[in-house]
Formats: sequence, structure tokens, C-alpha cells
Amino acid sequence: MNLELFAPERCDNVLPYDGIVQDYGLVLSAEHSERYLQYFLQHLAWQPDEGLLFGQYYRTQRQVVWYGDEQYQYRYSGAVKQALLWQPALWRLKQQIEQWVGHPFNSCLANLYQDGTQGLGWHSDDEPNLGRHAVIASLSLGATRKFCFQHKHRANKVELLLHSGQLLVMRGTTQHYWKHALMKSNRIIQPRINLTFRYFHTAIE
Ligand SMILES: O=C(O)CCC(=O)C(=O)O
Ligand SMILES: [Fe+2]
Repeated sequence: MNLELFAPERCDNVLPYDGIVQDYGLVLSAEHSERYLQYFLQHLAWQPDEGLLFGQYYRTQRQVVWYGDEQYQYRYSGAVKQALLWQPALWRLKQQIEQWVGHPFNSCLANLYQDGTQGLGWHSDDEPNLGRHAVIASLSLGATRKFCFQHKHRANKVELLLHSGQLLVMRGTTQHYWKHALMKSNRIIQPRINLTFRYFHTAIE
């Protein structure tokens, strides 16, 4: 069965318990998604992620960039991460996402995976600056990729395929109970951009 033939359906919660992950399905047409992909590939200030982990310097293949209302800062993996002021097209897209989701966002962490050899390992987005019940809106552009949730204390795993133009919203206790990861696959040769819109609280630190 070729899963690519099936457009993702909206789903109020893809998790069985202990969190909420809303799948909005495709919120952008194939044409719009492709235009955004090409534009953001060119116009966002992509850089490898780097820092120190257990005293070891690392530099990822995956590229990242963080934009926000202000030049927010936080310390992570032995490096100071700093937000750039919004890129105008990204800010306009954020406005639209806020309307769809009904929640404000003051920053966006963007990831660029050049092909399927690049992924993102198991983690939770549970930094103190995101607050206890963070609402994170994740828009996918480009190659279809497998995205998984794994419960931290139980055996449950949830697998999703994220298509170009698909919007996922994580909220409630999701980050507390679940980890997520973007899986690698050598068969995928196209790039993918993921935009995660977040609300960054500056009072903490
Ligand atoms: O690329 C993705 O879909 C996931 C990105 C992610 O989990 C993150 O930026 O924290
Ligand atoms: Fe994440």
C-alpha cells in the first residue's frame, strides 16, 4: 500500500492518553507548500546546531534557526542560543497559524533536513521557558517523513507520516509524558523544513 496516496485526515488527538497532539491535516495546498519550502530554503539564516554535550563538542548535519519577537536567549548544551528578529514571510505565516490554532506564538524554531540521512533524536520540548503545558505548532514543508511519539513510562508508540503542508499541534501534558523523534530513512533524497511555533517565556532563567 502506498501511504503517500492518502491525504492526512484531521484528528483531534493522535495520542491515546497523557497528552494532546492535534493533527490539522493539510493546511496548505501542495503549490503553496512548495513555494514556502523553496523560499525558506533560500531566505532563512540556516546554521548547523552546535554546542557541548557531556563535554563533547557537536555540530549537527541538520540546520536550524530561531526567530522571535525579540532576540531571546537561552543556554542549551553549553552554548547560548539567540533568536533573530522575525523574517517577514515567516512572521506572516505565524499570524495565519495563530488564527488556525487560536493561540499566540512569539517565536519559531526552524529545522532543515537536507535528506533522509538527517533526523532528530528522541527528546521532549520541555525547556522551562516554554512553560508547563506548552502549545507547540509544527508545520511540515517538503519531503514526507516519519514522526514518532514514545511514552516515557509505558510501551506505547505512535507513528505518523508528516506531509508537506501538514500542521500538528502538541499541547497539554504531551511534553511531560511523551518523547518525539524524526526518523531517518536512506530512501528519502528530498529536503524537508519543519517550523515549530512556540511561546517563549522570558521571565524564567
Ligand atoms: O522536524 C520535526 O518534525 C520535529 C522538530 C522538533 O521536534 C523540534 O524542533 O523540537
Ligand atoms: Fe521537538
